[in-house]
Amino acid sequence: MSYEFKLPIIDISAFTIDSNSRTEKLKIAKQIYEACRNVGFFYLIGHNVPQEIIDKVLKLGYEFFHLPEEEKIKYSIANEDYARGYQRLGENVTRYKKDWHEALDFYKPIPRTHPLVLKNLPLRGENQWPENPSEFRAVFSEYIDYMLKLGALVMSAIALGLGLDENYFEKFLEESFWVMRVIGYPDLKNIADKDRVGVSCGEHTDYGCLTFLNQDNTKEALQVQTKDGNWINADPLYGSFVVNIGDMLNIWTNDIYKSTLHRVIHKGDSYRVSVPFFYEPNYDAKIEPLEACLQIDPVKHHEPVVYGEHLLKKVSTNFEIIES
Ligand SMILES: N=C(N)NCCCC[C@H](N)C(=O)O
Ligand SMILES: O=C(O)CCC(=O)C(=O)O
Ligand SMILES: [Fe+2]
Repeated sequence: MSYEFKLPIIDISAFTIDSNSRTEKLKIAKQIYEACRNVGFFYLIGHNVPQEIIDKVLKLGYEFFHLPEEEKIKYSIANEDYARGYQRLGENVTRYKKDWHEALDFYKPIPRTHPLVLKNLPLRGENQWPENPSEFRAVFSEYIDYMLKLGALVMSAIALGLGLDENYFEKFLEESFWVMRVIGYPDLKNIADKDRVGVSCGEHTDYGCLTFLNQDNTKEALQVQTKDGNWINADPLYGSFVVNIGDMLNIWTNDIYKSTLHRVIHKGDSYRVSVPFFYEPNYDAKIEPLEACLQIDPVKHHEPVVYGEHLLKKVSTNFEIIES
């Protein structure tokens, strides 16, 4: 092939240093705007999350997945809310096909006493933290704090890029109903139950605002669909996060930004680990096309949605029973 498409690399450091000028910030915001319009995916560098902790979470994920099965299923999603916890290989489903991965999922904790609208809704609950490896909880908790700050920062750049005030999205995000998945992918060579398995993770768009993917050094696993319908690899670039936008930014921008289809097909020999962090709106945030975007195209392409309702609809199909 004569032409190889590469995802853009964006350096966000102008936003992490207070003294930086507005001109500098606007330049970065414009790059993000272009990336979100064109492909909806980019590499983020200059993000200030220490490399040591980025590496550590992947290592801890790897160690957890290599524990004996009986240790892992202690944290089964069935113990809690069918969302938080451990899912065996093939337990997660995309478009009626089993995904060939295992995972530990975490959400913003919503204790049963939380006054929020989540009353009686399925996604309330506490996270199930593994006791082994022993540092798991401490390291990941610190990681989550970093990612929440980074999410807010990138959303302020997104706001600027859309011609809005830097703080515009804050009110939708202050109680971010974040999700973090720690995912383990064996290779696809020894699949049991072949008929009902799709790929490592079937094609989908993400559900919320921004996804920050921390992936190990496995190449040719994550693939992204470009506008012309081709699939390109989003291979790891050490020191960066692969960032993509989700359905809520698609709605806010009235389709100026697309939530891009992506999938994982891991054919290599290694055991791949990735940790996507989903920076999402508040559970009860109402999302609708922005005035600023309706000035460009006055035709509304989306009805308002409550983020949590959208999420629930999606999550409930992720564990759909497959007819035998
Ligand atoms: N929170 C997010 N975006 N999770 C993405 C999971 C994608 C796979 C899932 N089985 C699906 O069907 O979407
Ligand atoms: O593992 C990956 O590279 C991506 C996973 C993903 O797309 C997701 O969990 O939403
Ligand atoms: Fe995804």
